[in-house]
Amino acid sequence: MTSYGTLGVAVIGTGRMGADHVRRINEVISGARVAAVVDLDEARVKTVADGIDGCTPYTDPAAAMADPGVDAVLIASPGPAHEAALLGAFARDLPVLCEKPLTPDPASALRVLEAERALGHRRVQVGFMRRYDADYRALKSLLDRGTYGRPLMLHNKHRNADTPPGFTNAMMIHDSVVHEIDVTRWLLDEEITAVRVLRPAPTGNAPEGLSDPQLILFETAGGQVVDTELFVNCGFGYQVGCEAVCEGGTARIGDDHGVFVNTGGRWGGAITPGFVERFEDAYDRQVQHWVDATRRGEVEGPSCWDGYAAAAVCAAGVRAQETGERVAVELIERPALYR
Ligand SMILES: NC(=O)c1ccc[n+]([C@@H]2O[C@H](COP(=O)([O-])OP(=O)(O)OC[C@H]3O[C@@H](n4cnc5c(N)ncnc54)[C@H](O)[C@@H]3O)[C@@H](O)[C@H]2O)c1
Ligand SMILES: O[C@H]1[C@H](O)[C@@H](O)[C@H](O)[C@@H](O)[C@H]1O
Repeated sequence: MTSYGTLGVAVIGTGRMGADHVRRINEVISGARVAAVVDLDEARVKTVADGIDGCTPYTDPAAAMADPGVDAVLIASPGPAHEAALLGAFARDLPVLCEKPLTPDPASALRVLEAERALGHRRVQVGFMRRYDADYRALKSLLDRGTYGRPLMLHNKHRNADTPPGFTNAMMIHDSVVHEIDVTRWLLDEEITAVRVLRPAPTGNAPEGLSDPQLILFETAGGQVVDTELFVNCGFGYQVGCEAVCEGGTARIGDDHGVFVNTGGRWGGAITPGFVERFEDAYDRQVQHWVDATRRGEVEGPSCWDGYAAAAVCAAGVRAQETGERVAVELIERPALYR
């Protein structure tokens, strides 16, 4: 594989995440520059490109990937557009950082995985950014070292202040729980084998039709049980946490950061408003890690296998939501490229 000097990146999709990644590449991390930006919204993409030296705006991802200044692609369009962008990048053998989800369903994720296998080498890092968060890394290192013995259970919480318009029950799995699916597989180094979903009476703050909160249960191949409280209209801020219960003790991350005060007979601190603030360092480290590995001609981090496995668990999760039953996860055998 090629190694690179300053990496020329095409950012596909310049909405909330894409525009933030453009800023990150230009102002925060080193070793890369934004050579092209792409969005179906012509006015938006021109505004984003304006003021960035040597950055060309495009409305067609294929045209951007053919730009001679482009060495690598960061995909931040909505999930359903990822497959076409990934296959376009593979056609030019370009390295990719793809925002989660790899694709929204197992069939399309498998097509992407097979297309990468046909190249004979990994090209994709999937944007499961919690693997780059300092707290999650500390917890992972405790579990890997066996500091508290064998992990038996994880208790996750995932709370958002509110949901954007059009957020559905299925998106609660695909968009939100997908992060717990990835951290569960990563922290425990086990595949998830079955999913159940319990739906308590919803909060009055949820939009009509949204079953919020939900309690999601995973079983793993190693016999562990993992629960996730997902509450996406909690109203008070952004909270993500995980407690690992092991044979010899427990370890918990995700109690809010920042200044914690005791005053006037009360104690407390601020609650993080959203994922951009909570995971800012993780997004920075994720993109820096991708740029550094790519410049060395390597591909690391969450793979197409991780993206496919997450999509398979999401599909089981949506089915479990609909039926109220325990749904087994179906996976193909793990190909050698991803072992
Ligand atoms: N890792 C995280 O914590 C995190 C957080 C939020 C979103 N995301 C992911 O990032 C991606 C983008 O989410 P967002 O919140 O920025 O969405 P967004 O709606 O704010 O932005 C998406 C942009 O993509 C453009 N677009 C749509 N189809 C396109 C196509 N075919 N080619 C090029 N551009 C296209 C839209 O015009 C829009 O400007 C999604 O995959 C989402 O799941 C990840
Ligand atoms: O797309 C967002 C994003 O992935 C956040 O990290 C998550 O907390 C939200 O629930 C989800 O809607």
